[in-house]
Amino acid sequence: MLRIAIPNKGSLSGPASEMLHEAGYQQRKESKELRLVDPENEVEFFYLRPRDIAIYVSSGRLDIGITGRDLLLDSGANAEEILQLGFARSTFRYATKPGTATGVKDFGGMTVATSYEGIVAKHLADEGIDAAVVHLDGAVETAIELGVAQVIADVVETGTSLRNAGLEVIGEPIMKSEAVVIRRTGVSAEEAVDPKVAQFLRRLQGVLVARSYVMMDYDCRAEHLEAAVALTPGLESPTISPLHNEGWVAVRSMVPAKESQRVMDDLYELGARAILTTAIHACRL
Ligand SMILES: Nc1ncnc2c1ncn2[C@@H]1O[C@H](COP(=O)(O)OP(=O)(O)OP(=O)(O)O)[C@@H](O)[C@H]1O
Ligand SMILES: O=P(O)(O)OC[C@H]1O[C@H](OP(=O)(O)OP(=O)(O)O)[C@H](O)[C@@H]1O
Ligand SMILES: [Mg+2]
Repeated sequence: MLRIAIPNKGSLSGPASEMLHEAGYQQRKESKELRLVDPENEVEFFYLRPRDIAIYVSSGRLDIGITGRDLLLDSGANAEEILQLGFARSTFRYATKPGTATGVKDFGGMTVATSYEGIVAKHLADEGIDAAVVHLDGAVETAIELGVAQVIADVVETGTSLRNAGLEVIGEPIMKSEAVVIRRTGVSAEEAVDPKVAQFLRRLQGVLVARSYVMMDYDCRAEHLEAAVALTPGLESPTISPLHNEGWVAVRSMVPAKESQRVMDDLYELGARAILTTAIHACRL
């Protein structure tokens, strides 16, 4: 049975369970449940603190886990990303009160407050900056106002929390993060191709594709087919079927969801008609 670590709380928890549910796995009904066996799919889920997941996975007790790239790096655990999941996207950045510093180089002698000491200590060392780091559990934006630090380093998504605290970002993002599937580093060649893990990843990839593509169907005149297919090349190649009306064909192709309205406009301009899009619920590429 595959043993998988899943975030039990925070920004990663809901979207991770939703994605697993879409991939056909059972998920817990109550937020207090810490373990769930899904016998049909031969997996056991362990609901753990997001920050601890890389540590469990690196220990080898659990096969794989879902966590944030920033949490993985911060932990320093011997685990690596094997799939990017596209949710909980964020950047990790320094911020100060306006006028405190023009760049990271000015942080020497200052104190940086963060929940991600591992990432920050390494980044400051790499930049050759001698600054103190103080660990806080959360709500780090308030640390400057309350005099605990002159600089913070924290997760930034929309920037609202920084704005509300009257802070401005300094320098380039230290890193970009998103939810990822992780596995212990240094697995044997046999473990690396574990079919149970491969099947799990394929299912999640299926969800990612189903979320980002739509199925598009349309009719077009045979003489416009090449131009139409150039607009909708699909993943492999579109399906073309003859229509009862001579000189017309029906085309079926997968199209990136974000582009679907523009593609429909372009197809219409080309003379295509009966252009339909439908959602994809699941897929295996
Ligand atoms: N506002 C946000 N937008 C996107 N991702 C976020 C946001 N806040 C945290 N994350 C991501 O969530 C992960 C941290 O999860 P964690 O549960 O430790 O903290 P949290 O989501 O802030 O929850 P809490 O602070 O309530 O414990 C990291 O990968 C981080 O990048
Ligand atoms: O740029 P934004 O869209 O404002 O998002 C970033 C904020 O979200 C997270 O905070 P959370 O609400 O999890 O509280 P925490 O600081 O206690 O972790 C993170 O720590 C930032 O504070
Ligand atoms: Mg938080």
